[in-house]
Amino acid sequence: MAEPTALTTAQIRSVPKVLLHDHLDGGLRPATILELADEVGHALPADDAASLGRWFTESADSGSLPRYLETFDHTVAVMQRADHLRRVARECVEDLAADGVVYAEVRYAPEQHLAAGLTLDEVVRAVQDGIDEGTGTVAAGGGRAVVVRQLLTAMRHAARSREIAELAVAHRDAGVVGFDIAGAEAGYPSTRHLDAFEHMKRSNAHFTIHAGEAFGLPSIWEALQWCGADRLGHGVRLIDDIEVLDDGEVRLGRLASYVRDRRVPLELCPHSNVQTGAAASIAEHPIGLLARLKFRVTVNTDNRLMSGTSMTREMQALVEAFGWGLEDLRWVTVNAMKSAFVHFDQRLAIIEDVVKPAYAEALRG
Ligand SMILES: O=c1[nH]cnc2c1ncn2[C@H]1C[C@H](O)[C@@H](CO)O1
Ligand SMILES: [Zn+2]
Repeated sequence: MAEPTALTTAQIRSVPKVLLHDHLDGGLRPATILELADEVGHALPADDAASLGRWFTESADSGSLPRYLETFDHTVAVMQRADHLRRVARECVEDLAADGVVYAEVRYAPEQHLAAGLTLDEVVRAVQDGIDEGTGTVAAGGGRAVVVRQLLTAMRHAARSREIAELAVAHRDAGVVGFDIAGAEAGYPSTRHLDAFEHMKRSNAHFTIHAGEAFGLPSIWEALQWCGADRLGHGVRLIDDIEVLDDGEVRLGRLASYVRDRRVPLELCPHSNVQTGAAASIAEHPIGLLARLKFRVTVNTDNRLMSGTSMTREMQALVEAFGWGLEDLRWVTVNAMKSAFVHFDQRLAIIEDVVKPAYAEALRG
């Protein structure tokens, strides 16, 4: 697809990026975790920011999704008070803007933030207050504006998905643009949550489903054909339905064909997939082939803390592994913006007024 380039980290950071799959509880600053844990009396596995950051990336590097997910105990523990949720959300917006992100959908599971007595509505409002504050700080700093929206996640193993879907719809005019399910995939099929998805559809609302990460094609098939997901969280195992023959000919199975024909957006998260064992390495990550085959590929961080990553780092890795250039980065960015859950006119405005002019300028050098 692309001729080899030598894009620098600074160049990649400076171009506009769009992020559809980023967990709020997977992106805290280690220094903030230390401060908040001290306030609430939560014991942490390390006592300085650098060691704590290392602990998260090393523990998440387990090759297993369930073990990867255990690390969230320490972030969720410090996100139980309204002021703490507000701070984490504000810092998230600031960090994304500093990474050159112009539009992001940030997700978390409200049901995991009720331990100190907040209601589900209070959780969503506290996060929104933080997003508004962060957006304001970024605007005041004079940099490029960032638009951040919430996705509300329900945990697959729990039984609150219908309630969370209703919560997402109730807050649709107050910063929430969609719904998701996450958590351990094997053993917890998406079809357990059909009533939640039906509620979203009946409300003309959008949702994505984590599928095809720790479990393969049946999970992707269910997410699309039983649940009606608008996008796939990861979807990386779609590669199991694609055959590359010795002469280079590529054959798509029926599910892979459907996904490509219908332009189903794939929220791919390269470093996270390597950590959970869904891909062996970045160089062997299916994103290279999926992009070549023109699937609706998007690039995402998943959990910036657990993967020690950023949009710039994810893109840099793809530039190095697959020789991607600015045209490829623009392509995944436009793909992501087209697949966003905000209204069409807002998507178009960001593509036309922000993404395209900045890439045109970067391409002129
Ligand atoms: O990559 C993931 N797969 C499945 N679940 C995930 C992933 N990353 C984070 N989560 C879970 C852990 C969080 O506590 C929850 C809500 O953000 O979503
Ligand atoms: Zn995720």
